[in-house]
Amino acid sequence: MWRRAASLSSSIFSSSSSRRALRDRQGAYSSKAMEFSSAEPFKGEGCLSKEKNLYITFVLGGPGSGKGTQCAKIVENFGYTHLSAGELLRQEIASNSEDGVMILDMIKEGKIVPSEVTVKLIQKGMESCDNGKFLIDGFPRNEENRTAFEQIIGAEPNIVLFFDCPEEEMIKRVLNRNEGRVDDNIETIRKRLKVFAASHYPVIDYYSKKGKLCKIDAIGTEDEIFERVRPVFAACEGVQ
Ligand SMILES: Nc1ncnc2c1ncn2[C@@H]1O[C@H](COP(=O)(O)OP(=O)(O)OP(=O)(O)O)[C@@H](O)[C@H]1O
Ligand SMILES: O=c1ccn([C@@H]2O[C@H](COP(=O)(O)O)[C@@H](O)[C@H]2O)c(=O)[nH]1
Ligand SMILES: [Mg+2]
Repeated sequence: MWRRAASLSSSIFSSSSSRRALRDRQGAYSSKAMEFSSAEPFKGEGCLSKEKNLYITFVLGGPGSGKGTQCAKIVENFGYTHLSAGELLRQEIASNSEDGVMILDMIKEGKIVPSEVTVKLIQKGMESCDNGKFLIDGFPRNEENRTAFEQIIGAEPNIVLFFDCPEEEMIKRVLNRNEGRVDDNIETIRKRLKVFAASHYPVIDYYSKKGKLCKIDAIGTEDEIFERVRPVFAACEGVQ
Protein backbone atom coordinates (compact mmCIF):
# COMPACT_ATOMS: atom_id res chain seq x y z
CA MET A 1 0.00 0.00 0.00
CA TRP A 2 2.73 2.46 0.87
CA ARG A 3 5.17 3.26 -1.87
CA ARG A 4 7.45 4.94 0.60
CA ALA A 5 6.01 7.16 3.09
CA ALA A 6 5.65 10.37 4.82
CA SER A 7 7.93 12.80 6.41
CA LEU A 8 7.18 13.79 9.94
CA SER A 9 5.02 16.44 11.46
CA SER A 10 5.93 19.89 10.37
CA SER A 11 4.82 23.30 11.31
CA ILE A 12 4.59 26.21 8.93
CA PHE A 13 7.55 28.11 7.70
CA SER A 14 7.87 31.47 6.11
CA SER A 15 11.58 31.55 5.37
CA SER A 16 13.84 29.29 3.38
CA SER A 17 16.16 28.89 6.38
CA SER A 18 13.32 27.63 8.53
CA ARG A 19 12.31 25.30 5.70
CA ARG A 20 15.87 24.02 5.69
CA ALA A 21 15.63 23.59 9.44
CA LEU A 22 12.48 21.56 8.95
CA ARG A 23 14.18 19.33 6.41
CA ASP A 24 17.06 18.84 8.82
CA ARG A 25 14.73 17.93 11.64
CA GLN A 26 12.45 15.70 9.63
CA GLY A 27 13.71 12.19 10.13
CA ALA A 28 14.03 9.94 7.16
CA TYR A 29 11.21 7.50 6.79
CA SER A 30 12.24 4.00 7.58
CA SER A 31 12.27 1.59 4.67
CA LYS A 32 10.16 -0.73 6.80
CA ALA A 33 6.53 -0.08 5.91
CA MET A 34 4.72 2.44 8.06
CA GLU A 35 7.42 2.90 10.63
CA PHE A 36 8.11 6.53 11.34
CA SER A 37 11.15 8.12 12.82
CA SER A 38 10.54 9.56 16.28
CA ALA A 39 11.70 13.12 15.58
CA GLU A 40 9.69 15.78 17.39
CA PRO A 41 7.22 17.93 15.49
CA PHE A 42 8.80 21.23 14.50
CA LYS A 43 7.40 24.52 15.74
CA GLY A 44 8.37 27.23 13.31
CA GLU A 45 7.33 30.62 12.02
CA GLY A 46 4.48 30.90 9.61
CA CYS A 47 1.28 32.64 8.63
CA LEU A 48 -0.76 30.55 11.09
CA SER A 49 -0.28 30.25 14.84
CA LYS A 50 3.32 29.66 15.85
CA GLU A 51 2.10 27.39 18.59
CA LYS A 52 0.33 25.06 16.23
CA ASN A 53 2.04 21.84 15.19
CA LEU A 54 0.70 20.99 11.78
CA TYR A 55 0.14 17.55 10.39
CA ILE A 56 -1.25 17.94 6.88
CA THR A 57 -2.69 15.22 4.67
CA PHE A 58 -3.72 16.00 1.12
CA VAL A 59 -6.51 13.68 -0.05
CA LEU A 60 -6.54 13.25 -3.82
CA GLY A 61 -8.52 11.21 -6.33
CA GLY A 62 -10.95 11.67 -9.18
CA PRO A 63 -14.56 12.83 -8.85
CA GLY A 64 -16.51 10.21 -6.93
CA SER A 65 -13.46 8.19 -5.92
CA GLY A 66 -14.64 8.36 -2.29
CA LYS A 67 -12.45 11.10 -0.80
CA GLY A 68 -15.21 12.72 1.24
CA THR A 69 -16.56 9.37 2.43
CA GLN A 70 -13.16 8.20 3.66
CA CYS A 71 -12.33 11.59 5.20
CA ALA A 72 -15.45 11.31 7.37
CA LYS A 73 -14.18 7.96 8.67
CA ILE A 74 -10.69 9.34 9.32
CA VAL A 75 -12.21 12.24 11.28
CA GLU A 76 -14.32 9.83 13.32
CA ASN A 77 -11.42 7.48 14.08
CA PHE A 78 -8.41 9.77 14.29
CA GLY A 79 -9.74 13.25 15.14
CA TYR A 80 -8.57 15.19 12.10
CA THR A 81 -10.17 18.39 10.82
CA HIS A 82 -11.63 17.87 7.36
CA LEU A 83 -11.35 20.75 4.91
CA SER A 84 -12.88 19.88 1.54
CA ALA A 85 -11.74 22.48 -1.00
CA GLY A 86 -14.85 21.84 -3.11
CA GLU A 87 -17.08 22.28 -0.07
CA LEU A 88 -15.34 25.55 0.89
CA LEU A 89 -15.96 26.82 -2.64
CA ARG A 90 -19.62 25.75 -2.51
CA GLN A 91 -19.99 27.60 0.83
CA GLU A 92 -18.47 30.67 -0.81
CA ILE A 93 -21.14 30.49 -3.54
CA ALA A 94 -23.88 30.05 -0.92
CA SER A 95 -22.67 33.09 1.02
CA ASN A 96 -23.09 35.30 -2.06
CA SER A 97 -19.52 36.48 -1.78
CA GLU A 98 -17.78 38.60 -4.38
CA ASP A 99 -16.22 35.52 -6.01
CA GLY A 100 -19.38 33.41 -5.80
CA VAL A 101 -20.58 33.85 -9.39
CA MET A 102 -17.13 33.16 -10.86
CA ILE A 103 -16.76 30.04 -8.66
CA LEU A 104 -20.18 28.73 -9.68
CA ASP A 105 -19.35 29.17 -13.37
CA MET A 106 -16.07 27.28 -12.91
CA ILE A 107 -17.71 24.44 -10.99
CA LYS A 108 -20.47 24.05 -13.59
CA GLU A 109 -17.75 23.69 -16.23
CA GLY A 110 -15.63 21.37 -14.07
CA LYS A 111 -12.78 23.90 -14.23
CA ILE A 112 -10.21 24.64 -11.55
CA VAL A 113 -10.86 27.85 -9.62
CA PRO A 114 -7.84 30.24 -9.42
CA SER A 115 -5.41 29.00 -6.79
CA GLU A 116 -5.36 32.20 -4.79
CA VAL A 117 -9.10 32.00 -4.12
CA THR A 118 -9.00 28.36 -3.00
CA VAL A 119 -5.83 28.67 -0.92
CA LYS A 120 -7.22 31.70 0.95
CA LEU A 121 -10.33 29.68 1.86
CA ILE A 122 -8.17 26.77 3.03
CA GLN A 123 -6.00 29.18 5.01
CA LYS A 124 -9.10 30.63 6.71
CA GLY A 125 -10.27 27.11 7.54
CA MET A 126 -6.88 26.21 9.01
CA GLU A 127 -6.66 29.41 11.03
CA SER A 128 -10.09 28.99 12.56
CA CYS A 129 -9.21 25.67 14.08
CA ASP A 130 -7.27 24.70 17.22
CA ASN A 131 -6.52 21.26 15.92
CA GLY A 132 -3.40 21.14 13.69
CA LYS A 133 -4.26 17.79 12.07
CA PHE A 134 -5.80 18.55 8.70
CA LEU A 135 -7.25 16.52 5.89
CA ILE A 136 -7.28 18.76 2.84
CA ASP A 137 -9.66 17.02 0.47
CA GLY A 138 -9.67 17.56 -3.30
CA PHE A 139 -6.66 19.88 -3.30
CA PRO A 140 -4.15 20.51 -4.91
CA ARG A 141 -5.70 19.75 -8.27
CA ASN A 142 -2.77 20.95 -10.35
CA GLU A 143 0.81 22.07 -10.03
CA GLU A 144 -0.19 25.71 -9.73
CA ASN A 145 -2.46 24.87 -6.77
CA ARG A 146 0.40 22.97 -5.18
CA THR A 147 2.95 25.77 -5.44
CA ALA A 148 0.38 28.40 -4.35
CA PHE A 149 -0.31 26.39 -1.18
CA GLU A 150 3.40 26.10 -0.44
CA GLN A 151 3.92 29.81 -0.98
CA ILE A 152 0.88 31.16 0.86
CA ILE A 153 0.65 28.66 3.71
CA GLY A 154 4.38 27.98 3.83
CA ALA A 155 3.96 24.27 4.45
CA GLU A 156 3.99 20.94 2.66
CA PRO A 157 1.79 17.94 3.33
CA ASN A 158 3.20 15.21 5.53
CA ILE A 159 1.40 12.57 3.53
CA VAL A 160 -0.70 12.46 0.38
CA LEU A 161 -3.46 9.90 -0.02
CA PHE A 162 -4.51 9.07 -3.55
CA PHE A 163 -7.72 7.11 -4.06
CA ASP A 164 -7.22 5.17 -7.24
CA CYS A 165 -10.56 4.36 -8.88
CA PRO A 166 -11.54 3.37 -12.43
CA GLU A 167 -13.51 5.96 -14.41
CA GLU A 168 -16.65 3.83 -14.86
CA GLU A 169 -16.91 3.37 -11.09
CA MET A 170 -16.41 7.10 -10.45
CA ILE A 171 -19.13 7.97 -12.98
CA LYS A 172 -21.53 5.47 -11.41
CA ARG A 173 -20.93 6.81 -7.90
CA VAL A 174 -21.29 10.46 -8.86
CA LEU A 175 -24.51 9.86 -10.79
CA ASN A 176 -25.94 8.03 -7.76
CA ARG A 177 -24.82 10.64 -5.24
CA ASN A 178 -28.06 12.56 -5.18
CA GLU A 179 -26.89 15.55 -3.12
CA GLY A 180 -28.15 18.16 -5.56
CA ARG A 181 -24.68 19.27 -6.71
CA VAL A 182 -24.74 21.36 -9.91
CA ASP A 183 -21.79 19.36 -11.26
CA ASP A 184 -23.22 15.88 -10.69
CA ASN A 185 -24.47 15.38 -14.23
CA ILE A 186 -22.90 13.33 -16.99
CA GLU A 187 -21.83 16.33 -19.08
CA THR A 188 -19.93 18.00 -16.23
CA ILE A 189 -18.57 14.69 -14.95
CA ARG A 190 -16.93 14.09 -18.33
CA LYS A 191 -15.34 17.53 -18.15
CA ARG A 192 -14.17 16.93 -14.56
CA LEU A 193 -12.64 13.61 -15.56
CA LYS A 194 -10.75 15.28 -18.43
CA VAL A 195 -9.42 17.99 -16.12
CA PHE A 196 -8.49 15.34 -13.55
CA ALA A 197 -6.58 13.26 -16.12
CA ALA A 198 -4.75 16.30 -17.44
CA SER A 199 -3.79 18.05 -14.22
CA HIS A 200 -3.78 15.70 -11.22
CA TYR A 201 -1.05 13.30 -12.28
CA PRO A 202 1.84 15.77 -12.22
CA VAL A 203 0.92 16.50 -8.59
CA ILE A 204 0.67 12.81 -7.76
CA ASP A 205 4.00 12.20 -9.45
CA TYR A 206 5.61 15.04 -7.54
CA TYR A 207 4.62 13.61 -4.17
CA SER A 208 5.44 10.09 -5.25
CA LYS A 209 8.99 11.21 -6.02
CA LYS A 210 9.17 12.85 -2.58
CA GLY A 211 8.14 9.55 -0.96
CA LYS A 212 4.93 11.06 0.42
CA LEU A 213 2.35 9.29 -1.72
CA CYS A 214 0.10 6.59 -0.37
CA LYS A 215 -1.99 5.06 -3.14
CA ILE A 216 -5.20 3.38 -2.01
CA ASP A 217 -7.18 0.98 -4.15
CA ALA A 218 -10.64 2.64 -4.07
CA ILE A 219 -12.61 -0.37 -5.23
CA GLY A 220 -14.61 -2.24 -2.61
CA THR A 221 -17.07 -1.33 0.08
CA GLU A 222 -16.57 1.86 2.08
CA ASP A 223 -15.49 -0.23 5.10
CA GLU A 224 -13.08 -2.36 3.08
CA ILE A 225 -11.43 0.78 1.75
CA PHE A 226 -11.21 2.28 5.22
CA GLU A 227 -9.32 -0.82 6.40
CA ARG A 228 -6.70 0.11 3.76
CA VAL A 229 -6.63 3.69 5.01
CA ARG A 230 -6.61 2.97 8.74
CA PRO A 231 -2.97 1.73 8.98
CA VAL A 232 -1.72 4.91 7.36
CA PHE A 233 -3.13 7.00 10.21
CA ALA A 234 -2.50 4.42 12.91
CA ALA A 235 1.18 4.61 11.95
CA CYS A 236 1.14 8.40 12.34
CA GLU A 237 -0.29 8.33 15.87
CA GLY A 238 2.40 9.17 18.36
CA VAL A 239 4.58 11.15 15.96
CA GLN A 240 2.25 14.16 15.76
N1 LIG B 1 -16.65 2.35 -1.72
C1 LIG B 1 -17.78 2.85 -2.20
N2 LIG B 1 -18.64 2.07 -2.88
C2 LIG B 1 -19.79 2.59 -3.38
N3 LIG B 1 -20.16 3.89 -3.25
C3 LIG B 1 -19.34 4.70 -2.58
C4 LIG B 1 -18.10 4.24 -2.03
N4 LIG B 1 -17.48 5.28 -1.43
C5 LIG B 1 -18.28 6.33 -1.61
N5 LIG B 1 -19.38 6.01 -2.29
C6 LIG B 1 -20.49 6.88 -2.69
O1 LIG B 1 -20.06 7.49 -3.91
C7 LIG B 1 -20.43 8.86 -3.94
C8 LIG B 1 -19.16 9.70 -4.11
O2 LIG B 1 -18.38 9.57 -2.93
P1 LIG B 1 -17.64 10.85 -2.31
O3 LIG B 1 -18.59 11.98 -2.27
O4 LIG B 1 -17.01 10.40 -1.05
O5 LIG B 1 -16.54 11.07 -3.44
P2 LIG B 1 -15.51 12.26 -3.65
O6 LIG B 1 -14.23 11.66 -4.06
O7 LIG B 1 -15.52 13.15 -2.47
O8 LIG B 1 -16.14 12.99 -4.90
P3 LIG B 1 -16.03 14.51 -5.38
O9 LIG B 1 -14.63 14.74 -5.80
O10 LIG B 1 -16.96 14.62 -6.52
O11 LIG B 1 -16.42 15.37 -4.19
C9 LIG B 1 -21.20 9.13 -2.65
O12 LIG B 1 -22.59 9.04 -2.92
C10 LIG B 1 -20.76 8.02 -1.72
O13 LIG B 1 -21.75 7.67 -0.80
O1 LIG C 1 -9.24 22.86 -5.11
C1 LIG C 1 -10.31 22.86 -5.76
C2 LIG C 1 -11.40 22.07 -5.41
C3 LIG C 1 -12.55 22.11 -6.16
N1 LIG C 1 -12.62 22.92 -7.24
C4 LIG C 1 -13.86 23.02 -8.04
O2 LIG C 1 -14.95 22.45 -7.30
C5 LIG C 1 -15.49 21.33 -8.00
C6 LIG C 1 -15.97 20.30 -7.04
O3 LIG C 1 -14.89 19.82 -6.26
P1 LIG C 1 -15.03 18.47 -5.41
O4 LIG C 1 -13.67 18.17 -4.86
O5 LIG C 1 -15.49 17.42 -6.36
O6 LIG C 1 -16.03 18.74 -4.33
C7 LIG C 1 -14.37 20.91 -8.95
O7 LIG C 1 -14.82 20.19 -10.10
C8 LIG C 1 -13.77 22.25 -9.35
O8 LIG C 1 -14.57 22.92 -10.29
C9 LIG C 1 -11.56 23.70 -7.59
O9 LIG C 1 -11.60 24.45 -8.58
N2 LIG C 1 -10.42 23.65 -6.85
MG1 LIG D 1 -15.95 15.21 -2.22
